[in-house]
Amino acid sequence: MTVTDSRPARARRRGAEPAPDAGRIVIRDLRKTYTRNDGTTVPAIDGVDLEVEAGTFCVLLGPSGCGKTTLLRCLAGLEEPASGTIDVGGRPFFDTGSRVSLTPQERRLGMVFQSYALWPHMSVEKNVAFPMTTRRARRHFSRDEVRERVAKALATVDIAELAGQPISALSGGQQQRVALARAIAFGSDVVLFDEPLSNVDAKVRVQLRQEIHALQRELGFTAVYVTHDQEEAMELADVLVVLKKGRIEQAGAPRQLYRTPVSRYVADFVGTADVVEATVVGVEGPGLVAVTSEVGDLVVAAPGEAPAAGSSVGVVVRAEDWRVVPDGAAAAAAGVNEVRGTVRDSAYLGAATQYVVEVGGRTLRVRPQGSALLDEGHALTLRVDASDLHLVP
Ligand SMILES: Nc1ncnc2c1ncn2[C@@H]1O[C@H](COP(=O)(O)OP(=O)(O)OP(=O)(O)O)[C@@H](O)[C@H]1O
Repeated sequence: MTVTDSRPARARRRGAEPAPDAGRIVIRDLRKTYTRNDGTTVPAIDGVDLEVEAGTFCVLLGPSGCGKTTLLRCLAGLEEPASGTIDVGGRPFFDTGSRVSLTPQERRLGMVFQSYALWPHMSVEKNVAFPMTTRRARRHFSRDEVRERVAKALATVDIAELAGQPISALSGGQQQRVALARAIAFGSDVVLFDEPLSNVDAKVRVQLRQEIHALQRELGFTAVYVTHDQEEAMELADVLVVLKKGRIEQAGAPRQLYRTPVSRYVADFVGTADVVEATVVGVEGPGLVAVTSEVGDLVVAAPGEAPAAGSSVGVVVRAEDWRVVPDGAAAAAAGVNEVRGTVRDSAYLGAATQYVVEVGGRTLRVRPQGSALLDEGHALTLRVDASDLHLVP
């Protein structure tokens, strides 16, 4: 995949370098309410503040109905927010204060949506060329340039041989490649993706998402990508934004959300975690607190201010952080952060086996790396490091 300068010829002739923050997105206090048929209102976006640096891959993640698509559509100009501001690369796209609201065409964003939004009876080539042939765009792109850009974009996404085919003759995966080619041919600084891979089969999905990632890295556009698939989100995101009921619950690097979720909601949504109910006993040492919990006494890392003794907390523990203590090494009395349990179920996941272990009347998911297979009914001791445990309110 080699793509050189994707800016319109006019910009290149001017010798203008793309502004370093051309794809920077700033959203302030954005709100959007829908009114249902029965007159009730839904605050689909309820005060969102978000800054996405240029060239970043930003993923919006959350369960159905949390507002991901609405946020993306507001960015695209397909929905009119009730209030707030959207600014991209220093250009105001939307501002209730100064009554700015650019049309989708004026925003010049690339869009790759779930329903491919391609013209079914037009050829692949014509579909990819389409955004460059509108009345407004014709001022920027000569006919030769459009031809050159279409050919280059089709080659980039490996479907050059399909250029003359009608869309209706293509598979779902191929159609999504056309949508991708159309978005990059235009040379947008920002490309929006709305669950682009949910209609393609699992194998093609994995391959296409790797290609989207590589393409984004190579071309350097800012990507805003909506999904409810957490694996997809973790793989793609530089910045992961978890939404809940129209608000941002937490935003940050995937590792930050995985290791230090701010709530049970985020812990649940990012990775496989159990949240164990506990009560704080007191400070155990620098950055450590002792708790009594459903599964026994634990010492937990608490890098910030320690919660007060007696307060109820949740202890987040990841399936892969448990280690099985070899039988001979398990002392009669359990050591620090050791719990006794019984294997109730197992599932072979390929790279690891995940067990369901009953401990103190509840179950925990345990995915020890590279350990021997454990039979159902097997009694065992599990250990976890305090630094791998995390408290949530
Ligand atoms: N046109 C509409 N009219 C009324 N309510 C709507 C409309 N579009 C969305 N909503 C409501 O707004 C909320 C947010 O919807 P949105 O489609 O943004 O969620 P989402 O996170 O993208 O969900 P999904 O993953 O299912 O697509 C939901 O409660 C939804 O029912």
